[in-house]
Amino acid sequence: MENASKPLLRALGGEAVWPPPFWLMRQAGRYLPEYRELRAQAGDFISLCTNPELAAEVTLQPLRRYGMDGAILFSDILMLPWAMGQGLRYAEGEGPLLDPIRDAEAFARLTPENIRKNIAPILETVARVRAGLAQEAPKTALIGFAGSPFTVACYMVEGKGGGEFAHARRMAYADPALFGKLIRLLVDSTVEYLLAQAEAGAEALMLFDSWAGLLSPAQFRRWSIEPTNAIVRGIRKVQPTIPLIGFPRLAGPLLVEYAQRTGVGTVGMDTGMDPRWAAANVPANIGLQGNLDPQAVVAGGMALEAEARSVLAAMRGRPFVFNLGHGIVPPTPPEHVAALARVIRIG
Ligand SMILES: Cc1c2[nH]c(c1CCC(=O)O)Cc1[nH]c(c(CCC(=O)O)c1C)Cc1[nH]c(c(CCC(=O)O)c1C)Cc1[nH]c(c(C)c1CCC(=O)O)C2
Repeated sequence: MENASKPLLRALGGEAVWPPPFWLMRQAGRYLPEYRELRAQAGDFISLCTNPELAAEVTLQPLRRYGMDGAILFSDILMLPWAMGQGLRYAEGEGPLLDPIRDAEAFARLTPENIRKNIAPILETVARVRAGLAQEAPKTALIGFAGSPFTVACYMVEGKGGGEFAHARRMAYADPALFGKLIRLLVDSTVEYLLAQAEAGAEALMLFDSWAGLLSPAQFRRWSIEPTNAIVRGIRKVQPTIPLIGFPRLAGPLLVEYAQRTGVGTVGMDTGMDPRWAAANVPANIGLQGNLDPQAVVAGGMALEAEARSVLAAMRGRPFVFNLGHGIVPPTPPEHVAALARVIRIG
């Protein structure tokens, strides 16, 4: 089986592969000169995400330098709201800006019936990357992804990032009926979107819940754990074995409950999570992924090496995928990523 020769799929399947497989969140992006070049060619970010030829090329760029075990589809979690008709643009230096959804009228203007048509180019990117990997990097597995409903809803309600998503979190308390409708729409459309990615060639699927840690414990159970579990059940009906990774960023000790109750096979640890604590408290049948500080990669040198080694030491003996605790940041020198790859490969 192909599985047997891809270290990332073995680790996500529960095997303590050593040295561990690795990939890095935001591994394709602005820290790479070759990305900046194609990004300029494409014009804006959405045009890049919907251009299968360029998006596939950008997905493969970091692998050529560093030989990661995972390739993550080049797209964005906000392409799903975009595909259901919400106005979206990426302003230079400001991040994403959306037409906020704060009432039933704005919610009713969404057009989920158009998702299939609008995500077609993204699915074509998946197919192209998979074919590209077979040619260039036969041991690298392709990861598809989506945002988790709560995190995507944060952007949909707020209309932008950069703050604490006060409107979204308030709506979850003040109008749980409307917020719940939005979450249910996101659960259903995310199942459809992720299954389509799997069908197009994604070999593992990841859910990014980047803002889950803003929630109170009760709200975390209701708006992060429950919707994630509903997505896992929806996917499992069609894809009973595809590896699933969940990343409830800033969840703290609730990471354990998330690991026990969502049904994902692997959980991502953010930078602040103590990997030794996670190893002791997350059930042994759940894999772990993470969690080197992205700023250590910017710094490089001995500090980078020491931090990477301490993550490795804490994870030895467990099913583990080396990654960062959050995405690579643009000021990262590309040669520091190469140095990190060498440290990981020693194990
Ligand atoms: C919250 C979130 C978003 N997008 C994503 C998340 C979850 C992970 C996280 O917490 O970082 C996920 C994401 N975004 C992107 C990917 C591609 C794959 C990869 O990891 O390499 C993935 C998996 C590309 C991107 N997404 C974005 C870029 C930069 C766009 C550019 O080239 O100008 C890239 C490469 C834009 C984006 N997209 C988003 C923001 C807040 C921003 C602006 C901040 C920034 O510019 O870094 C929303």
